[in-house]
Amino acid sequence: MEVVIVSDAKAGGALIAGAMAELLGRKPDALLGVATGSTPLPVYEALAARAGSGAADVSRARIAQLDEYVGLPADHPESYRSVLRREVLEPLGLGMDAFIGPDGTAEDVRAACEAYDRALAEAGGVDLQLLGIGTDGHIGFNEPCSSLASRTRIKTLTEQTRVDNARFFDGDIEQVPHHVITQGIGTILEARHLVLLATGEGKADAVAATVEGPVAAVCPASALQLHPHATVVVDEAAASKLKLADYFRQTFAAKPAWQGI
Ligand SMILES: N[C@@H]1[C@@H](O)[C@H](O)[C@@H](COP(=O)(O)O)O[C@@H]1O
Repeated sequence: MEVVIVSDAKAGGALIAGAMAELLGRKPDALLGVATGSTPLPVYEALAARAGSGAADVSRARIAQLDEYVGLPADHPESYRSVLRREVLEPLGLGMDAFIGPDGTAEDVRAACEAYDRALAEAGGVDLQLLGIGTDGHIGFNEPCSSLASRTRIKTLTEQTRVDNARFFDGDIEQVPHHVITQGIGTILEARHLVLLATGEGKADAVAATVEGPVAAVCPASALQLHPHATVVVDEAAASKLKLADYFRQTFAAKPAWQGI
């Protein structure tokens, strides 16, 4: 696992957008797995800026969703499908034909989950999966004690995650669904490159457990330790509880630029 400590969220966004642009240069129709939440926004802004200036060609990029609320109408402004359309697809000039995601409105949720795992495989698999992290160490919506081998399935949110996400629902936790569909940890681990971005002091404990703790289902993000190409990008605040922070800084500073992340 590579840990890159950046000065702030904007620098993290620029670094990851650069990796996405480089990937799209090599593979124009790369499948980018994207996450919701506040943290990834600087990545999407930086990628859209690169596309706008002609520094990246995103015209054939494909976008895959990580997780979704169960039961919210697809056109609800806070369904993750709507969020991704607003924050990723439209700024990149991509239509819904470039998008795959699970159906959070399906009556048969289990079939919808299986269909999404199949769709990911049929699309050739995710080339680069961008991840955020919950304060409890969740990735996607894989809450603590999720199976590290899990596939896309329904999960129940913890109270903490519903409290954290209430800000997207007028601060009203009652409006935050209890159930979600999320790519499983086993599904996420099939992406060719995992990039986790975490910013702010509130993520420092989760980042320390992810990077320096044991691989343990109680911290789902620690599963990244099992992946051959995982990059954790953190700002100084999110890195503040890493014992090996200086080592990570020195390693990245000495890395040849051509290697990228
Ligand atoms: N399902 C999403 C996760 O994919 C995201 O990583 C997390 C953190 O969000 P934020 O980046 O806003 O802290 O929020 C939600 O739970």
